[in-house]
Amino acid sequence: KPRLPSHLAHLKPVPGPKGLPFIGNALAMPRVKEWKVFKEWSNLYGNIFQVSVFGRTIIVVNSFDIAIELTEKRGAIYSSRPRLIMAGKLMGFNATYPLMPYNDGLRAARRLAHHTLSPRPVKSMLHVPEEEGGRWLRRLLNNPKEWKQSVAEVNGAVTTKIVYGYQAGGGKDPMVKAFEVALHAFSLAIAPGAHLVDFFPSLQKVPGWLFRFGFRELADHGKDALMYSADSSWTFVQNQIAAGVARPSMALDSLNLIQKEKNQKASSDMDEVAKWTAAATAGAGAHTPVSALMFWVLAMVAHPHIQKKAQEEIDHVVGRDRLPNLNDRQKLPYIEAIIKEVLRWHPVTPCGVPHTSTEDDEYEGMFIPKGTSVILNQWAMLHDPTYFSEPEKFLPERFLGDSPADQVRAGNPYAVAFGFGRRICPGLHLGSVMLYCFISKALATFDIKRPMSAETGLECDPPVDAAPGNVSFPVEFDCRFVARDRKAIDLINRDTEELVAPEGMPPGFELPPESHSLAHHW
Ligand code: HEM
Repeated sequence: KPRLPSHLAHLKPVPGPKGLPFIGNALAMPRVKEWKVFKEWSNLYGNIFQVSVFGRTIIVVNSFDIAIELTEKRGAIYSSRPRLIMAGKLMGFNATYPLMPYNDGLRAARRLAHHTLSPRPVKSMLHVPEEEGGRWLRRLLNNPKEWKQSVAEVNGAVTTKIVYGYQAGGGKDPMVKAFEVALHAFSLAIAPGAHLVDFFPSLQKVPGWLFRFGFRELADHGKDALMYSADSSWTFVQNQIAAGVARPSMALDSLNLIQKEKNQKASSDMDEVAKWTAAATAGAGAHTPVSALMFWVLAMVAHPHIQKKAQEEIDHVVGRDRLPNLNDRQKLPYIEAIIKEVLRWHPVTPCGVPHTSTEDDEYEGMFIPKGTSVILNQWAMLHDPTYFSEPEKFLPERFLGDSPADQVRAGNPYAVAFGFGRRICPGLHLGSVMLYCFISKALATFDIKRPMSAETGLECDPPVDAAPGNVSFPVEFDCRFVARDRKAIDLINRDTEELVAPEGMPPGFELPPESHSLAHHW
């Protein structure tokens, strides 16, 4: 029980489940579908409740209004991050801004990111998702069985081009792969409750041989993978600049901005900030839209009539003689409604990315101590029946008609799914454009069909469910991307960029092996 400072002594603690001495609610904490369990707990304790795990206070927020009150209106207090030992300190992800506390380092990094990714400057980069979206169609046509791999690759191709000016190729592109490996290690490191060292930092000092299934092997691997992705991509840009062939990119924008401001402010460390800002942006941007796209594919397979309606809209507005592009976006409300519904139906980060408070605070007579982690349950907010009737159903129509759900801010998935306040996703605009480009182009040219059962040889339903993970993906499912007709095939072959060989990484860097074998806990 936290000891209250005298001027806050009148406050009540935030309600929540009773815990055991020392471990608190550790045993009761859900390991799968936390978002659903937390929503159920909110029926008992309210839309803001508190749990404690090994002495650490965690607040779970299940309503949009409270999320805005804390993270936006009180943004000066609720914009930090929890300190992570395993992913942050031992693997080195503390150098990346998504994990940074609310400090000057974070502000410097976000400033560089906004310099390229804000709605206005990013406009000059939006040909990239258009072109890579076209190349993706070619990949789907040539190799439909590898549709899953190609979704990850097209996202990696867009972000590495925008961040580093790097041209990825299909197949196992080395730069795209580098970020994939680093992110995989990161996701293993942050799995809830996976590493005791996050709760007992003194375990860092225990010799490795005492822990047979120690965390050090994974930590070392994660560090190697992170350093490899950040260093090799940064060296790529440096080499391109030195050779006078660097393409426009966020890395180049950042270096130019730093150069311009060097005379005004002493900023000798700024090149290092630019390197890590680039790596964090490429990593975060390559991963999150993949989740949304996988849920979109699942929604299309599970709801063929919605898919058909979307194709009819595209055929009617764009016709069959060209691919949809960004100029058509305003005229395709059903596609837009599908994107919103994908972000709502199963948000990319159902439990958000935790914020941390940096001062003691009071909320409606309750005490929230400094250092509290705040879980923003986006899934609960986006399944709030006040704004979304039949929230479990995939219904793009809820965003159309005379009183669309998003006529109020709490009913707009864009106001929730990209996070909150001063930590809101800096890639929001680009991410939304990526989803539009890929979704509209794929629907214009492909039918996404149910998989064939190996046993019966007949079409079967995919499982509609989510796997565990902070960035959420559907459970394993399959489908078939089948070109709609000859016209679609001709259109792809005529109107999309040719596939290219990967540009390749600078010599002298060796990609660490993948980390699947290291997924043990503790
Ligand atoms: C469908 C697409 C995307 C979704 C749903 C999404 C969602 C999110 C969310 C929920 C957060 C946490 C915000 C918070 O703490 O409240 C976040 C942070 C972040 N996102 Fe995205 N994102 C997407 C695309 C992108 C893209 C394309 C990029 C980069 C090009 C990107 C880069 C980042 C970074 C760097 C952060 C950390 C910001 C910080 O901690 O200050 N994201 N995103």
